Parts: sequence; structure tokens; C-alpha cells
Amino acid sequence: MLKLFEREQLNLAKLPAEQTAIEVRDLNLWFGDKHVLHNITMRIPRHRITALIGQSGCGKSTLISCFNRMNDLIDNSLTEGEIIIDGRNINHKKENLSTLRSNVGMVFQRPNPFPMSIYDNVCYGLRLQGIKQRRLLDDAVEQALIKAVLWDEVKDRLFETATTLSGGQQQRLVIARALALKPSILLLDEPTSALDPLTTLTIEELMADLKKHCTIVIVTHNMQQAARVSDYTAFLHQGELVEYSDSDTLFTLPHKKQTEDYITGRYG
Ligand SMILES: Nc1ncnc2c1ncn2[C@@H]1O[C@H](COP(=O)(O)OP(=O)(O)OP(=O)(O)O)[C@@H](O)[C@H]1O
Repeated sequence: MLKLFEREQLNLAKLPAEQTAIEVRDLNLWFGDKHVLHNITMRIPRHRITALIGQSGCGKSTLISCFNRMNDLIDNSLTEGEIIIDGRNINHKKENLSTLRSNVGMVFQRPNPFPMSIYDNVCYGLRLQGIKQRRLLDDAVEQALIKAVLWDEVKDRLFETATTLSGGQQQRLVIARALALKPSILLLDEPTSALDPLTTLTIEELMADLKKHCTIVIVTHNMQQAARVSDYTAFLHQGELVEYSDSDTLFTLPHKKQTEDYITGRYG
């Protein structure tokens, strides 16, 4: 029922600025001579989950990494076009990248806790921001772990090393580490592909809950997962945005043949 309501309300092409978390305008990206993203234009709605799907190598990870300028870390990358977040073009050369990356958190395929305690992992970014008061850090750690649905499992072992946690707990810890910075956008690049099915379900339930706090963009190879968790889905093929709509439509009544071929497993 809620999805029908959303579909009626949110016209992705004409999404008003106040409902848009990320507006991508004519985005092109090259790695050396290789033109990887072609004229991507899209609006990603606020407080929703948007999935990026497509064949291996089509540019999903590259696109999601544009949203917090992670591709800047790759020597030969060149980006053209605009990405508007909070009214600013984050591709501007004067963008403050550490502020951007606090506001647009990122979680990768393999959980990557730092080799330190659970507590220190969660408040790592806050300490980098200069926050030292124990009471503030304690509160932030507790709130972030509650949001990541990990608090009950770790509240009695906050000072144990994070690497003693299970894979699913580590992934929720990494999500808590991003949440501690109160991001408005959370990027998840195949966050469950290294996890077993039950743990995957825990993370999917968590995503649905996190929409209350932030906008989520997820890259996934798993179409069942995209259909289950995402409100909107973008299908990419060879660096082009082929189709982008609410997930119910994309997975049941795709408009483009290429999309239909992909979701029915005819290629990829
Ligand atoms: N650092 C790099 N240097 C050169 N080419 C790269 C680099 N990173 C990615 N590419 C190329 O860019 C294209 C898009 O890669 P990307 O990782 O974004 O695809 P993807 O859709 O996320 O793939 P997968 O599903 O396999 O993770 C691929 O052809 C890839 O080989």
C-alpha cells in the first residue's frame, strides 16, 4: 500500500528539490581512456532505498563511488558533470571531502572494522572531528549501535576488539561507524555479498529501518534483494542508465527490452 502511494507521489524525473537527496546531471567518468559512465542523469529520492543493478562491469560501483568522490582516490579518473547534494555541486574542486564523506557514508562488500575495540571503531570519525568529551562519545556510540541493531549484542563487550565479532556483526558495526557521523546518505556497495542468507536478512531488515534516518543507495548483484529492499531501482548497462523507476514497475513491467532481458536472466 505504501509503495503504491510512493509511486503516485514520486515522479523521479520531476522530483522536487526538497524530496531529492542526490541529483546527478550529465555525469561522465573516464578511467584513463576508458569511458565508464555515460551521461548519467537521475534524481535519487530522500529517505528511500535506491538500488543500482546491472551486469558485472557496467559501472555500478563507479557510480555509487561518485556520490562521495571516492573515485578521486584513483589516479587516472576524470569526472565531468554535476552531482547536487544539499544544494551544492559536490564535484566542485573546492568541495571539502572529509565533510562530504562524513555526510555521505560508505559501506563496502567485506566488513572492514579497524583493528581496535568496538567502542573505538564507532567513535573513530567523531574523534577525528575533534570530539573528546567522554559523555558525548558514550552517547554517540550507544545511539549508533542502537540504530545499527547491534547494541544488545555488544553492550557488555564494547572494549573487546572488533575482529572478535561475527561477519554480520562486523558489517553492522561498520554501518554503526558510518551512522555515528549522522550521515544524510548511506552508500552500500554489495553489503551482503560476503554474508550468509540469515545474516543477509538481518542487514536487509536494518536497511528498511535506516530509511527513517537517511537516504540509502545500494549496489547489489542480487535481484531478489533489490526487489525486496529497494523502493526504486536503476538498471545500468555498459555505463548507461537504461531504466530507472520504482522497483515494483522495474521488476514486473519494465519498459525497456534490455531491462527485461536482464531481470529475466537472458544475459548477465
Ligand atoms: N581503477 C580502475 N582503473 C581502470 N578501470 C577501472 C577501474 N575501476 C573500475 N574500472 C573499470 O570500470 C568499469 C566499471 O567498473 P565497476 O567496478 O564500476 O563495475 P560494476 O558494475 O560495479 O562491476 P561488478 O558488479 O563486477 O562489481 C569496468 O570496466 C572496470 O573494469
